[in-house]
Amino acid sequence: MAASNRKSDKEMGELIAFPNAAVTELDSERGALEKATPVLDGELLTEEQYRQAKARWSLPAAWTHPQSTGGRLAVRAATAPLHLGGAVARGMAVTGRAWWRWVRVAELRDAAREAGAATVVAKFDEVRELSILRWKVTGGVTLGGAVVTGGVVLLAGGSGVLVLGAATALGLAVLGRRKDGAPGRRAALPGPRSLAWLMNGDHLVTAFRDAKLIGKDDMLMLVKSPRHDGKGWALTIDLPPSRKASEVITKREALASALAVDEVRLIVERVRGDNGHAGRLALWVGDADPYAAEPVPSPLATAERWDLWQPVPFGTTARGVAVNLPVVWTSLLIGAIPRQGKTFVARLPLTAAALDPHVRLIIADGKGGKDFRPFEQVAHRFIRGSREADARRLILVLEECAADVADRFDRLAEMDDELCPESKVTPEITRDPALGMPLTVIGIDEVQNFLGMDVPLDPDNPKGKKVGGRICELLTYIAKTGPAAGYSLILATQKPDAQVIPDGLRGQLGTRFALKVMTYQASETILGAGTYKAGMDASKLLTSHKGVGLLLGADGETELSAGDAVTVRTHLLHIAAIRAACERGRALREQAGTLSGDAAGENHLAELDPTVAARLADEVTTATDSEPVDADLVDESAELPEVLALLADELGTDESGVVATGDLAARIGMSAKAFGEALRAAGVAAAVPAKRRMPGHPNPVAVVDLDAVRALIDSAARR
Ligand SMILES: Nc1ncnc2c1ncn2[C@@H]1O[C@H](COP(=O)(O)OP(=O)(O)OP(=O)(O)O)[C@@H](O)[C@H]1O
Repeated sequence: MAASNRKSDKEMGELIAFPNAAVTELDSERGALEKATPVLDGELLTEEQYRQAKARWSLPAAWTHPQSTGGRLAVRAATAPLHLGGAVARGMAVTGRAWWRWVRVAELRDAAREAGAATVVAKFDEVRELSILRWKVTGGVTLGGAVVTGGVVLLAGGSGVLVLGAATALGLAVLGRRKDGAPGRRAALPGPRSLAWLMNGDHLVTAFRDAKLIGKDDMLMLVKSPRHDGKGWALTIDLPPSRKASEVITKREALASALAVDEVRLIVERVRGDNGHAGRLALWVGDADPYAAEPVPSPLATAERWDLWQPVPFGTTARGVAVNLPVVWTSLLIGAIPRQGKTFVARLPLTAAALDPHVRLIIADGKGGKDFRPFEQVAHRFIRGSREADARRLILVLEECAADVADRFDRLAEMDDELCPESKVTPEITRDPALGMPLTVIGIDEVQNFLGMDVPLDPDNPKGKKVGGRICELLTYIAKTGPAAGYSLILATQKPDAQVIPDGLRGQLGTRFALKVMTYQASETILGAGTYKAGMDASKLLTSHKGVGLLLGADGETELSAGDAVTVRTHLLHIAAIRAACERGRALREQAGTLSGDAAGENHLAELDPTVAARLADEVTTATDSEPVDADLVDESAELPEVLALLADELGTDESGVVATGDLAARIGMSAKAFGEALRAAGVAAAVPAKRRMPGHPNPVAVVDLDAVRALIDSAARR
């Protein structure tokens, strides 16, 4: 590093303009960059040895080192014949595709389509005429080629044809030579792809430019030089003054593509606080998929007890940084497609709650299996299953809770300022059994089974309020008003859509955790409107990433960031460890005298006192009608569903008819099942018949009608 570039070693590090990072840099302990002296490698020779060595013929070092450009070229030249067949075949495919686009005047069609439906119609005649002309040119060239070949045969015989064939094959092989990355894609960053190499300044600038994150003449400023950090490479950069770090975060996928790494391995974060600014980014690229590693066991498995006022150990980031989940002052929504770890995740904070003897636990397991049974030993109220009787009992339990919330506020208002300075519960208040205001956690798994219950609340009034509707309004009231009174909700669902969880309820659940979902709309339904545009998309998680999800604090009540979700690999906590933790929790409650309700054998739920019921009726309705914290709705018509957007990029203009669902799914990196579901959700009409015999498949397989897909893409483009 040139000494003139050095600015200050007091701050995070010096700023170095890329590209000029040829000299070795070292991070000192304080983070400053210092010049290292060049390291020379050599051996002492006598005069005679030197003369002999010079006289000996040898290849230049650049050609003999296996990593060198020359070395690679030599190896490639030696193995070229082995690759020729494949290259010629690819060349034919590339040429054929290019010709087909040309003869169909694809460039004009595409431009017209981009300009809108009116232009497509206006340009129709022009496209048609040009296409006819190009077919004629094709015919002429084919005829000319045949005449030339005939001439060569007549004049030079078989050897002439051989030369002609070899020249053509060579031309095709050049066209079809495999580029780095996917076949046919321009290699943005030629050369070997070691991560250390990728993080080199020059290549990073190229990648940022290719991903259109900086202008073609812009440079990046290095704040912290690349270093191996945990299981990946990390560095900190400053963008040019005109660029924002948040823009790069939203386009992380484009950057991952330019760097040719899977986006799950690339972490892009803003550097905030005194050491950061709106244009400063910390990049980290994992050596391997960080979420595929063995899950970390939860520390709750061995914790003797827990204080729920402390955030609960929840998981780790890709870089191994611990992530804790706050439970007090907020409520949590967990959403995912089935079998991604929803139940496991929901049980983490509930186990912490079980380990705190001053916490009242209320559990409703809408699935009704054994997943939550360990909590029966400690839960004040425990409901297993989602039959009508279970849902009606849940209503009584929630009414009891809602009445308690209202009563707590009355009592908090009467307390002296020292005990209750802010009209909110404090740790002291919640731990005093005499006050009867323990932290209360209501955990409901498969909440959609309760919320969707379409049975009249009053059997004598079939057109009146439904059981699901009543549960929804009670939950909304508790989520909205309960946190200050010490109530938290933890709701998990595998159907996070607006019909099941209305915006009014979802908006009150300030902490959101989205495991793998199928579409970006589903991701937004959990994380909140606008999160997809801000670069948070749980549909990008892989189904193999069980227990991995995006955690967002949307209510600003906790330390979790509301601006950018953190991807968390949650801790693993098996049912046996949960059972043991609940046994410890029960013993602690018995000691503290806080075992209550169902766990203490007091199952009776009294009907609400009529005066309390009347007051609650008013308050619940007001809370349900008021604006949610996060009131934005997802405008589903605004953007092309993700699966169609992927197909729009993937499908060639010449592709039509039906293709095997599995084959098409593989091309866009989805499983056939998930792809089928996403197509249905996007409204793509099923092919008739739905299964057919297709080339390359011995038995009939599910098929997709590409024309139906294209019709939807085109109609969305016209909107
Ligand atoms: N943190 C984790 N790390 C690794 N694997 C996990 C983790 N959490 C859950 N899993 C695995 O994922 C599987 C599914 O978990 P879980 O039963 O919680 O899913 P679910 O989404 O609740 O499913 P369903 O919708 O069927 O109820 C479990 O068998 C478990 O092995």
